[in-house]
Amino acid sequence: MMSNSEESVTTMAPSLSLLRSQLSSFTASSASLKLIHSTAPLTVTAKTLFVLDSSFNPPTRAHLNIALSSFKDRSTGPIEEKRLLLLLATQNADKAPKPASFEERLSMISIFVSDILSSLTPLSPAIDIAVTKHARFLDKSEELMRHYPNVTEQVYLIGYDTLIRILDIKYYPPAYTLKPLEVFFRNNRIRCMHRLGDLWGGREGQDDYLRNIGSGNREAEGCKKEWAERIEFIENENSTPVSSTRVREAICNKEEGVLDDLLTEGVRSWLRDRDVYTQD
Ligand SMILES: Nc1ncnc2c1ncn2[C@@H]1O[C@H](COP(=O)(O)OP(=O)(O)OP(=O)(O)O)[C@@H](O)[C@H]1O
Ligand SMILES: NC(=O)c1ccc[n+]([C@@H]2O[C@H](COP(=O)(O)O)[C@@H](O)[C@H]2O)c1
Repeated sequence: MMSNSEESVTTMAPSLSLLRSQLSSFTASSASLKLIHSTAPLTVTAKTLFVLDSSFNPPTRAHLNIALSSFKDRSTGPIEEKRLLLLLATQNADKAPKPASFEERLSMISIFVSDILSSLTPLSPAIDIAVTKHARFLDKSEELMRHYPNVTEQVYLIGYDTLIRILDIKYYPPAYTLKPLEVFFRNNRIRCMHRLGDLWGGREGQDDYLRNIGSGNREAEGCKKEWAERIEFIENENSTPVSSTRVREAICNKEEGVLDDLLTEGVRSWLRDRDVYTQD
C-alpha cells in the first residue's frame, strides 16, 4: 500500500483544475514524491511495482509498449500482485521543463492510463500516477520503498538511452564512481527496451553493452558484473523509431499522417483539440 497522508487520492480521472492544485501544493511542499491518481484502491497489495519514469512530453506508443510489458510477462507473477506507476519527473537530470506544462502532461498521462486499460481489456490492473522532484533513479527508488512498504521488488521500465545514462559516472558526484548504485541493484531490477534508430548503435551494439557489463569490463568504474543479471532487454515492437521529440516535431510541422503510429488514440484526440506543441 502506498502511504499518502496529505490528501485523499481519487480513482476517477482527475480534472485539469484538480491537477493544477495538486501540482502547486506539491511544488510548495518539501515532499519529494506525491501520488496523484490510482485506478485501483491503494489497499490492494502488490509485490512488484513496475515504474515507468518519464517526462511524458507527450506519452507515446513506445511508452505504451514498455508499460504493457509489465502485465504481459507472467514470470513476474499474477496481475493481482503487480502495480504500474507512471512517474512524472518534474526535475530532469538533463532537460529544462518545456514545452507542455506539467498539468497538461498529467492530463495526458491520465488519458494514457485509459489507453493502457483499453488495450488490456478485460484485465483491469492497478495503475498509479505520481510526480517526483527526484531526477536520479537511485533517489526515486529509495523514496518509493518508503511509499510502497509492502512491495518487495521495483522493476524500472526504461529505454536503452536511459540505461547508459543510469550507468554514467557523471551523475554520481563527489567520487564519480557507480558505487552508489550498489543498493539500487540489490533491491531493484531494470527492464530495458532496445531503442531503434542509428543513433543508438543497433540492437547488436545495445546487447553488447550489457554483455560488456556481465564480463566485468567496467568493474574499475564501480559497475559490478552481477548487475547484468538484474538488467533484462525486451523487444521493441514499434515498427519505426518513436520518441516524444518526433511527436512534437510532427505536430509543429502539421504532419498529421504520422501521428497515429506515434500516439495512442486517447492522447492523439486530446492533442487534436488543443494548441500544445503547435509552435517551436
Ligand atoms: N522508442 C523508444 N524505445 C525505447 N525506449 C523508449 C522509447 N521512447 C521512450 N523510451 C524510454 O522511456 C523512458 C521515458 O522516455 P522519455 O520521456 O525520455 O521519452 P523520449 O521519447 O526519449 O523523450 P524526448 O524525445 O522528449 O527526449 C526513457 O527511459 C526512454 O528511454
Ligand atoms: N543517473 C540517473 O539516474 C539518470 C540519468 C539521466 C536521466 N535520468 C532520468 O531519466 C528520466 C528520463 O530522462 P529523459 O526524459 O531525459 O529521457 C528522467 O527522470 C531523468 O531525470 C536519470
